[in-house]
Amino acid sequence: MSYADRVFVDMCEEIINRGTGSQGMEVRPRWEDGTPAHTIKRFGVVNRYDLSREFPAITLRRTAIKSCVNEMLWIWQKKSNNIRDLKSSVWDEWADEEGSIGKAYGYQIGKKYLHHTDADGSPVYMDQIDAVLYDLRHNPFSRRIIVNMYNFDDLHEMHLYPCAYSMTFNVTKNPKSGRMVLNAILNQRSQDVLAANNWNVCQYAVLLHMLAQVCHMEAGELVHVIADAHIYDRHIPLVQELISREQFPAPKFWLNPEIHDFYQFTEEDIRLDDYQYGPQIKNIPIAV
Ligand SMILES: Nc1nc(=O)c2c([nH]1)NC[C@@H]1CN(c3ccc(C(=O)N[C@@H](CCC(=O)O)C(=O)O)cc3)CN21
Ligand SMILES: O=c1ccn([C@H]2C[C@H](O)[C@@H](COP(=O)(O)O)O2)c(=O)[nH]1
Repeated sequence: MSYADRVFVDMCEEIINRGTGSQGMEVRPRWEDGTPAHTIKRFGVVNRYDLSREFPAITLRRTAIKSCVNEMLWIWQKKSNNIRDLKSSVWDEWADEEGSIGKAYGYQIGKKYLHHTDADGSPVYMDQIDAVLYDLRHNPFSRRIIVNMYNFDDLHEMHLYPCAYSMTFNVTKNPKSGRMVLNAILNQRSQDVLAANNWNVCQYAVLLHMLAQVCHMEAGELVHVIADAHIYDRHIPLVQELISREQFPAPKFWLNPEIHDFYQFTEEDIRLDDYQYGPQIKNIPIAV
């Protein structure tokens, strides 16, 4: 059975059985009909996935792997904040007439900063992902390999504050093979468990696999730290039915081994083989 299913079911049971509700409190998100979208939540959920063992896709229902990888590459590789560069329509509600979601996600990844000064004294400017690639190759045992999209200076110009907002990369050495292992912590301040938990987990698992491959490392652990892990009121019956379903073994993960440049990956370079899953829940309502 897929390990990710077990983690997902345990987390949902924990939220439903031991979580606290927002009823009676002022909340920001709304359902399409204007009613407040209340939640039940657990604070401080930590889930660990060992990518060297299996790919963390749930099998209870299908995670739209190509769409979620396309969104991840939109942020991390295209560094775009415009939905015209995105294939799915998941961000449509948060975009303006020009298609922009404001200074969020991709905009922050693409912003350059002074990374270091060359031997001849000239300044080297890089954006956050190029700095990760540089540090993983030049100084893999650094404890300073971090990407952070939660930029306070620009928050007021983001249409939605970043939810999955930082990645901390950390390299260990595999004592058996002697190879370098790339691990990461994904920090998330807010998680819509039904709509986006496995969507986010699969995105960042793929990102870790891609970075490991182009830096000649093995993919290790992805640790997902979620501050506010919530289930929206209208999702509760859907989640209850979902977690009662049959579980299947995890799919096999394939990443095109020919790609050695992070900027060359597309969603066609990843595949989940033998992915067995339960029926899709159609038209999950999304709180805006
Ligand atoms: N309330 C809320 N939940 C979210 O998950 C969320 C937001 N808002 N705002 C911004 C983004 C948009 N995200 C989304 C929005 C919709 C889906 C969604 O509808 N997923 C479908 C599959 C979509 C597809 O096949 O492309 C699903 O069945 O999970 C996923 C992520 C994640 N984020
Ligand atoms: O990648 C994402 C993006 C968004 N979400 C969810 C988490 C919340 O339900 C909403 C954002 O509302 P806030 O009031 O700003 O927390 O979007 C997600 O789970 N994953």
